[in-house]
Amino acid sequence: MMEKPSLKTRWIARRNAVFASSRFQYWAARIPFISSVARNRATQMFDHLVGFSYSQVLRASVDSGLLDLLADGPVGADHIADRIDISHDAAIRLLRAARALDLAEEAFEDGWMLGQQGAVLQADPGTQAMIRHHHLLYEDLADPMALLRRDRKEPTALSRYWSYAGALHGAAERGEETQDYSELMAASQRFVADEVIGAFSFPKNGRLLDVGGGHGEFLRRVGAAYPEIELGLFDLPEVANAAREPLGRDVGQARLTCHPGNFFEDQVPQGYDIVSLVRILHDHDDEPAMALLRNIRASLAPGGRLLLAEPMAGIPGVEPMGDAFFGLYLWAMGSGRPRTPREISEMMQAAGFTRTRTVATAQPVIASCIVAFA
Ligand SMILES: C[S@@+](CC[C@H](N)C(=O)[O-])C[C@H]1O[C@@H](n2cnc3c(N)ncnc32)[C@H](O)[C@@H]1O
Repeated sequence: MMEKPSLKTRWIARRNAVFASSRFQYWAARIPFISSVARNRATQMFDHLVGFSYSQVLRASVDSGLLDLLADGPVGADHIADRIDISHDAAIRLLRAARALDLAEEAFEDGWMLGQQGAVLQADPGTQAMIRHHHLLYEDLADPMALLRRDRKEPTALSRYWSYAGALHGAAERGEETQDYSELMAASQRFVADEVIGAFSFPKNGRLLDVGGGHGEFLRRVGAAYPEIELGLFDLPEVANAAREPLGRDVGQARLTCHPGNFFEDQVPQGYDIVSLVRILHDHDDEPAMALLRNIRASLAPGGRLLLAEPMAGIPGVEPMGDAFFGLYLWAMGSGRPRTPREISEMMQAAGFTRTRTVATAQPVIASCIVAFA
């Protein structure tokens, strides 16, 4: 055992011994005030314990079209059973499970409608796309220790998906999943863009280059919020070329430049005031991530800025999203890791940026932001 005793380690060991005692648990559940803390902790542990089952209720609700049926509600269980092709009893079981997660609500006896969470999810194709996509991670996590022991040396369901999508390194074996994957990213981009636009003021007449910008959903939204800003999109040739026409139609061809290229091989285009990097850095291990940051730094003149937005690790209140979700997701994907704002800032400074600033977002579970100054 590692020997570094301190007041803190002694306190943690003592606390853990108390928490593990069944006598303590018995009394904690019965003493006023402490009992509510104990109940919350027990519920939290239970949610961790069975979270995989909750996820599958979400998946069944999305896959079956249940949410769309409830949106037209109130509807009866027989109607639902008929439409989603399961028995009456199975429909009741699913509806009650969905009700427990606030996806469904029984407004009157056998009159089913969307619950509050259900209304949000039904209106959100991005989260629905993520729910469908997660069957790959679910497959990879069936034996988590086997996944960890393989040490990213063998393909996984997620790594195959991402390399066929060509989304990580511009893999040659790009397949038809590229389109599927681009739609997945675009569908979830709306929320990320809203977070960034709500938190950061772009220069009204500036020039913005989105590196790894996919089909341009982020630029579409920034372009709508800032009608004067000039827009550049840098992505792999298949992606940037496919984006040119539809994106130009939406934002105006005259203010758009598409730059096809590979950010590990080609120079990031110069002449922009701001470069954005949205949901890119966490996909890459430290060495390529540093190479990308250096490439961006080299493209910026003094006064230029890099705006980085992605879900990060160690954000107070949403720690599980960073390390328990993205940590395992990116492990299974075979590339990248979630980083804390401090780690990202240190990498930015090592890449030659003079200083960095974190920008608070309203929903860090969706994205956090850091600005680096050239
Ligand atoms: C995770 S997606 C993020 C897309 C977009 N920024 C978003 O948040 O929706 C990664 C993007 O980086 C692009 N990309 C991956 N490797 C690249 C490379 N080597 N050079 C240029 N673009 C690359 C992919 O084509 C894809 O559009």
